[in-house]
Parts: sequence; C-alpha cells; structure tokens
Amino acid sequence: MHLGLIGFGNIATTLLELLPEALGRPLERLSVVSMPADAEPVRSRLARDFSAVARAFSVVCSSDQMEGRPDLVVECAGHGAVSSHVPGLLRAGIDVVVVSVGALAEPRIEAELKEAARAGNARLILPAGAIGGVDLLSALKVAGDVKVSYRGIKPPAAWAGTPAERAVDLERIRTAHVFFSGTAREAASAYPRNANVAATLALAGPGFDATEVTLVADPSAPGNVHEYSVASPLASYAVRIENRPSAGNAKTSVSTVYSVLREIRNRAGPLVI
Ligand SMILES: NC(=O)C1=CN([C@@H]2O[C@H](COP(=O)(O)OP(=O)(O)OC[C@H]3O[C@@H](n4cnc5c(N)ncnc54)[C@H](O)[C@@H]3O)[C@@H](O)[C@H]2O)C=CC1
Ligand SMILES: O=C([O-])CC(=O)C(=O)O
Repeated sequence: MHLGLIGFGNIATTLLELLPEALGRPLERLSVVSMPADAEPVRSRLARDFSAVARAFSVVCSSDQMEGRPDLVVECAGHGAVSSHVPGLLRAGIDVVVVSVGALAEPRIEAELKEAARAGNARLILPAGAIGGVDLLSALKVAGDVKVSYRGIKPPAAWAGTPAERAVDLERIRTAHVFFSGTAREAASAYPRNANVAATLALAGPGFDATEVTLVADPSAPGNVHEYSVASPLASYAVRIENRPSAGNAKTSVSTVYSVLREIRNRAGPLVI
C-alpha cells in the first residue's frame, strides 16, 4: 500500500508508531505532505524513528508533488489543510480520509469537496474520529426526523488558545463551566481543533444548523468526554465516551488515531468492520 499523510503532528506520528504491527507488513511507500519549514525535520524523524513503516519515503510540501499515486491519503493537519490539499487529490481520483471534519462547516468547502469527489470518482471518507455510534446515526438519518444534541466536556487545558479563554478563566475555574451553546456549524468554525466531532454528528445526522452543541470546561473531567443523544422515529440512543487525551496534544483524544488506523486496516485487509 502507498499511504499519503497530510500533516506530521500528534495524530500522524502516533499512527506511524501503530502501523507496522497493525498491518503486519511495511507500506510500499509513505508520502508525507508537511509545511515547508518542517520538511527537513520530518525527513530526519522518519529516518530515525519510522524506517520500519515503509520501504520508501518522500516528504513534499504540496499534495500534487507526491511521487506516484497513493492508494489512500489521510489528512490529519487541520481545517486549512483540507481546503488547500484535499480537493485536488479527490479530483485526481485519490480517496482521502479527512480527520478535520469541521472544515466542512464552511458551505463552500463542503460543496467543493463533494464536487471534486464526484469529478474524480473518488471517495471522501469521514472517520468517526473521537466518537462512536456514527454508523447508526447515519443509517437512521435516511428515515428522517432525526434529532441530535451533543455535549463536549474537556479539562480546561484542552480549551487553551480558543475563544473559551474569553468566557472562562481556564487556569482558575474549580467547577464545570458551559462556555458555548449553539449549532454544530458555529462550534466547528470557532473551535477547529476541538469540535470536529460536532461536525461529524451533523453530517451523519440532521445537518450543521440543526445539531445542538454545548461545550464545557471541567477541571474534574475524567478525560475528553463526548456525550450525545439521538432521537428518531426508528430508534433513540445516548452515548457517553470518556477518552484519554493524546500524549502529544491534549485537545485530541487518542482514540482518534485508532479510528484513522481502522480506516487504513479496513482498506488494507480482507474484512471491513
Ligand atoms: N475528527 C475528530 O474526531 C478529530 C479531528 N481532529 C483534527 O485533527 C487535526 C490534527 O490533530 P493533531 O495531529 O492532534 O494536531 P497537531 O497540531 O499535533 O498536528 C497537526 C500538524 O499538521 C501540520 N499542518 C498544519 N497545516 C498543514 C498544512 N497545510 N500542510 C501540512 N501540514 C500542516 C502542523 O504543522 C502540525 O504538525 C486537528 O487540528 C483537528 O482538526 C482532532 C481530534 C479529533
Ligand atoms: O479528540 C477529541 O476529543 C475531539 C476533538 O478534538 C475534535 O472533535 O476536534
């Protein structure tokens, strides 16, 4: 398999640690798209820590410079990288797993990605990421009248550097504070590194403007907690997930990496589950 990766941060590097054992064989090629300033450090890190992951490596700064044709590309870089790199890959017929799902909250990006996937006969794959239960929600949506309400609860440090800082003193709060109530579109746009799961629920369910979102900073949170409820004429359910944060990024739950790994395993192996 030739795997492409856009981004080389917490998700990408943790994924590369897991890949050799999960696949049981090295990739044919790994192509990484990095920021120009990071290209040399990324090359050194690949040679030092990840030589067992693939038989050949390349690091480029733009997805159209990737050597050959990847079987699958995973975007794990952020909302900006989705608009810069993903439409071109899809138009070229390459399937892409987009982890920064909240980028689709911008209607122009959602439309461009869908048009590019159609034009290239490629698939835009949105993984469950840090949550589960998306399969059932997506199935129920077809029957109509589905309602989704989501609550994202993280320790205060996970909200550092976000607009939450203007509403709450993150370093001093001792109890849980709700700092955002609104739609999934507003949440995904204002919290691009923390509310991608709200976008995933919106896209699987009733859409960006009908999905209710509450965001909470809680010093007692047992991790990055995602709670949501689904009500529909066919089934109703509630989910609560207590995720461990990643070692490399407190905002990102480590299960997100395993969700990406699942997409790759499903692609490479004989069984899809
Ligand atoms: N769907 C989900 O459940 C989740 C989605 N995410 C998304 O995944 C993204 C990545 O997460 P982490 O790896 O933890 O973040 P990170 O900040 O550790 O890594 C992101 C890396 O991408 C690089 N990057 C940024 N823009 C780029 C571009 N245009 N081209 C190439 N590289 C670029 C950065 O320099 C950084 O090294 C988050 O920003 C978030 O949007 C994160 C958690 C859960
Ligand atoms: O990893 C998580 O817990 C969720 C997250 O950051 C996001 O949805 O962007």
